[in-house]
Amino acid sequence: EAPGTEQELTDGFHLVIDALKLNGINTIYNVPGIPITDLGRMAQAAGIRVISFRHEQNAGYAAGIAGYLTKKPGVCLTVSAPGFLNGLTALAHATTNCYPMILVSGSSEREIVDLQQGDYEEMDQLAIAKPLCKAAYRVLHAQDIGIGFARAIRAAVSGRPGGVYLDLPAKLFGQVMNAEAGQKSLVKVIDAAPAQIPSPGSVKRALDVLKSAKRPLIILGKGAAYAQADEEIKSFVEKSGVPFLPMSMAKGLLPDTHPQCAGAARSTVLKESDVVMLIGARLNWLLSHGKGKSWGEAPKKFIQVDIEPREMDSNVEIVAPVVGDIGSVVSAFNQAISTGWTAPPAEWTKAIVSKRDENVAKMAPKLMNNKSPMDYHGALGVLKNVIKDHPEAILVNEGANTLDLARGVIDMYKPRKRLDVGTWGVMGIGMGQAIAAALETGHPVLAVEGDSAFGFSGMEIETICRYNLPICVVIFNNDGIYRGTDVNSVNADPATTVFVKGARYDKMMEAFGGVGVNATSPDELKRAVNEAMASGKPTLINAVIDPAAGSESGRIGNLNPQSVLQKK
Ligand SMILES: Cc1ncc(Cn2c(C)c(CCOP(=O)(O)OP(=O)(O)O)sc2=O)c(N)n1
Ligand SMILES: Nc1ncnc2c1ncn2[C@@H]1O[C@H](COP(=O)(O)OP(=O)(O)O)[C@@H](O)[C@H]1O
Ligand SMILES: [Mg+2]
Repeated sequence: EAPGTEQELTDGFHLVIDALKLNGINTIYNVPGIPITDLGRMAQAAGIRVISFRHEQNAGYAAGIAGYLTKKPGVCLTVSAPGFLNGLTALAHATTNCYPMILVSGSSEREIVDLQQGDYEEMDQLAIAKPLCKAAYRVLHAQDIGIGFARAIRAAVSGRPGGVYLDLPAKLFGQVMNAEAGQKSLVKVIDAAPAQIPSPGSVKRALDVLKSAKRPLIILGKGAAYAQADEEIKSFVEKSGVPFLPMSMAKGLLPDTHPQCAGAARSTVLKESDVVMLIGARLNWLLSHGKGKSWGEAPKKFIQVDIEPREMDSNVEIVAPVVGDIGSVVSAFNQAISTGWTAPPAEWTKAIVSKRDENVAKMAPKLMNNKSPMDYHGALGVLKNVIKDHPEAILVNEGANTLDLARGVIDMYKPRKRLDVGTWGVMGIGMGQAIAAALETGHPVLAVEGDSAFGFSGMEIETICRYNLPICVVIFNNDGIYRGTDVNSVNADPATTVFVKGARYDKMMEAFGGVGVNATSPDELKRAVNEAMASGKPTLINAVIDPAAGSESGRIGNLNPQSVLQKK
């Protein structure tokens, strides 16, 4: 430097903010605290939206679903140790569900952690995070912040998306360096999620197997929804003429009312199909691992389209693996079937349509019953129409009966509009996902929550009111987990699965300035939800459901362990 001229400096705080902005990341989901409170303030001052939650798990679920909706990594920022651990559940969940997310946590200095000298909130966070996420990095020097964020971004969105942990020891933020050198150290990631083109041979092999089928089925998974190749997927399904079954978060890629949709004939098509093409769906527990009674006795051939080669043969033999990104694969499929394709036999497609219509007709009267207190179907009949009238609205859904019954009753019409518990079946995603969905899309959100499920993230209704988000929470209040009728005959304690009888969750919302409504009939529910959709005001509707209406564990009661010994 020429003598007397002050060199311009930058520091870790500013380099982190510059790295995020350089890579188009404009929202941070966080809970403030040492050592990242000032980072949040400075990021907000630099034009990044910094959303502060009441618990890091909800900030993490928000970041994960933000990644799923935008294909850019959602960023969750937490304090050390306990804050990091609270965010870790969401990071593991994002990794399991293939959502691109980065958990950025402050941490203690290496020299103290490695000697276990008992620092404030001391924990070896990097070591703990590694087994639970797709990749994990630590940055010790300010000049490495650019590379650190570039690696985290690329790891989160390339290949099979997932969760990445980025560990920032407190002293990093205060490190200063020459400003020009600092800017040069930043990296704008080029082509973070490169197209993965399938081999022409794998495309041909897959279509030959599909063409040979007498009773073909396409199963669309949330990987297909994530790919944002909506037009390509719709034209492939329609040109092929093959019936399709959407997994819960793939609903709406084609409307559930589409003539080829086999959703309402799920058990028939799983049993009777002879060739199954999986597109961005795993043959895991949600599809009974591709074997057993739900798949029938007849031999089946599986085709699988997935960006992750190791997913093939995970549960059953895949006779036609197609490794690639769904956008590239499906456009290759579309080119190949543009000539010389024969639609599947009419007897198969007709059989599905009649089975579907039969099941829809059976369900219809249940959705009309106006009894009070409501049962699940009476309440869901109202919400089915709300989504039909507001196809832009995003539906968040969790619970047991509240989840399982809503999945089958509420039709979706557009892609990425149903955000639920995902692969694990985790409770607690509700408010975090609702907040991110509202912020990232600007669309209204309808969160349909079991009363137990709501309890995991319920404190965030204050966050919803604070940011004045267009979120309408409908709590299916049946006084408990699965039901509200269990009795403890041994002592004065309530049964383990019941809650306060007649709780009024709507009063909680009023405490924060939101709109609270107690709905005891479908008509009252309909009026309240439509008002919320029209007003866009934060609203919580306590929908009173008959405590006897539910069944244990909803649709997955069979997963409960049994013993030959009688329950004492
Ligand atoms: C984190 C976590 N804890 C506990 C569970 C177990 N669980 C729990 C506690 C559920 C709540 C069901 O009660 P609900 O009130 O949300 O819904 P319904 O009463 O309508 O069935 S569903 C379910 O699988 C879980 N899946 N995830
Ligand atoms: N862009 C993409 N292209 C191809 N496969 C993808 C893409 N994104 C995610 N995937 C894959 O999609 C699959 C999603 O499966 P899963 O989460 O089981 O869906 P669902 O629960 O809806 O059946 C994962 O195996 C993942 O590797
Ligand atoms: Mg309940």
